[in-house]
Amino acid sequence: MAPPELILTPHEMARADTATIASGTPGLDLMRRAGRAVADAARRMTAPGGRILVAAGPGNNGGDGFVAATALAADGFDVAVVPLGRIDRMRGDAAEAASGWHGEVVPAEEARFHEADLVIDALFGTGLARDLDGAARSLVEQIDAAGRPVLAVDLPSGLDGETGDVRGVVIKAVRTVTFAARKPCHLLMPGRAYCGPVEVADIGILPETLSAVSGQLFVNSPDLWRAHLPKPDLASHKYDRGHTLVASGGATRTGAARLAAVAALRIGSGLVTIASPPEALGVNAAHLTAVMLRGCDGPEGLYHILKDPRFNALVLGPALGIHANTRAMVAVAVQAQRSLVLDADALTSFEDLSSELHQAFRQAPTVLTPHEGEFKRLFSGHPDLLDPPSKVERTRRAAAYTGAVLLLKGSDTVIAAPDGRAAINENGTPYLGTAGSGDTLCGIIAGLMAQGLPAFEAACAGTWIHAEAGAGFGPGLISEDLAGLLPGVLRDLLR
Ligand SMILES: NC(=O)C1=CN([C@@H]2O[C@H](COP(=O)(O)OP(=O)(O)OC[C@H]3O[C@@H](n4cnc5c(N)ncnc54)[C@H](OP(=O)(O)O)[C@@H]3O)[C@@H](O)[C@H]2O)[C@@H](O)CC1
Ligand SMILES: Nc1ncnc2c1ncn2[C@@H]1O[C@H](COP(=O)(O)OP(=O)(O)O)[C@@H](O)[C@H]1O
Ligand SMILES: [K+]
Repeated sequence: MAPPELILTPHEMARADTATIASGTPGLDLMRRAGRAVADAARRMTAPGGRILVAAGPGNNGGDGFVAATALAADGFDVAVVPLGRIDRMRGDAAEAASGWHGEVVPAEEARFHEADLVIDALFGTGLARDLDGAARSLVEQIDAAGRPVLAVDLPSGLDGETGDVRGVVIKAVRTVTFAARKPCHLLMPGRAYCGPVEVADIGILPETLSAVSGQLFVNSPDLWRAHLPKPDLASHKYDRGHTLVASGGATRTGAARLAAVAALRIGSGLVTIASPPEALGVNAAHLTAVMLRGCDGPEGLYHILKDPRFNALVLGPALGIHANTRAMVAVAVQAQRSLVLDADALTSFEDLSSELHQAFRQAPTVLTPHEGEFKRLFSGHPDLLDPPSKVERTRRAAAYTGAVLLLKGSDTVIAAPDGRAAINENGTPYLGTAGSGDTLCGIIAGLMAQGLPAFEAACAGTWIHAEAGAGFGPGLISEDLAGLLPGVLRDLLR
């Protein structure tokens, strides 16, 4: 099994770089490998002899560009370098790389990017320190306006490597070659949308060096959690596979709970029961077959049901209503120390009361699944949780604050555990943005926890499986389809 793919921040990457140099690999060697990897990609993107313009910045990203330019010119391409600033002011390895370039140099104001077959963007990489303005901004705008294919070196210039935010302006690339590991900006929005496919080139930084500097941020893929996936053995029976309880809303708000319940059953929870308010029993009963049904009158009803220890995982929130009763049900669930997924109304009911959630979930595995709007409402009084520009950092802080696994939904869902582990999901599809999709996600995660997955692994696996199901279906997806798509995804995973 492959190890989980690490994502390194620019700061961590710089430490890996320094450690590699300290253990005997000259920085210039790293730069040469980086530049050659860029040249290899450029060669695949350009017809022989094609015109390639390399926009080279003042730092090491520019140095990579000079190495690539030199390699491509030697291969017979028609290459020119467009420097940002004076080449004779470059320093260190970048200056060394630039000194190897004896070809055409074109000042920015004379560069005809629209005539290029390929533009290589080697302006700024992980060292971008502030918003682009002045000559840097003009050059980025000039390249973008030309509309020619751009190959980005490390990352599209103008992206903040850590947050994926745009620092003033950014170049839109059709492909990106990065080095040693992907950076957060390659997966987080909006950055991801500017990168095109991202290729990771091995430039000789050892995996153990990457692990040593890693802040435990991963790409969410099966490599991260496949080993935890349950597989029933010959002797197992349904109670070995857990019993998930899903709380339903009132008579006109029951669909969300059923979406979650059916998903929990499909993902493998041995039994699933809907806890329904008395007035909604009829409508729930009319729609349920394999999912069981119990009357449950608010917090007291929940307390009585949870006296049965076999209910080992619980979903609270979808369509439950935003009020004190919902908060009381959360309190009952926390007290009962069951695996818990809280979404939607169970989160919004704590608007302005989030200090009640401080360390509230330390005792039992809990996953909170807000989208950005719910996250902002939930933590409105906590600038320390809301202000960090990095989605990864915000999610991590909220996880540490609540003691729960935090799953911050979106096209770039981030999952973080209170211990700092975090993952970014990338296999989703915009078609998942459909009513009830989040309810289904809750059911999948609870169903995995019912089968014994730890909260972080359940949240990561649930997110990936939910996204894989949606992406495999594509246009026309509605939430009712998702549960039925789970067996196919599971079959592939368990093969
Ligand atoms: N890590 C590795 O393992 C390896 C990394 N490699 C490569 O190194 C790259 C990182 O290089 P880097 O650190 O020199 O930073 P880089 O992105 O070139 O930018 C710094 C320059 O830009 C300037 N500058 C910054 N912001 C600006 C602004 N808004 N507007 C204008 N100027 C601005 C800044 O100037 P200053 O802030 O000092 O005034 C400085 O001159 C990395 O992305 C990868 O491509 C490979 O060679 C192989 C191994
Ligand atoms: N553009 C997108 N790309 C990938 N996933 C998406 C996108 N938009 C929404 N999703 C996913 O769809 C789900 C929507 O959940 P949510 O907003 O809670 O929906 P609902 O409240 O209708 O159930 C989340 O898992 C989210 O990550
Ligand atoms: K770049």
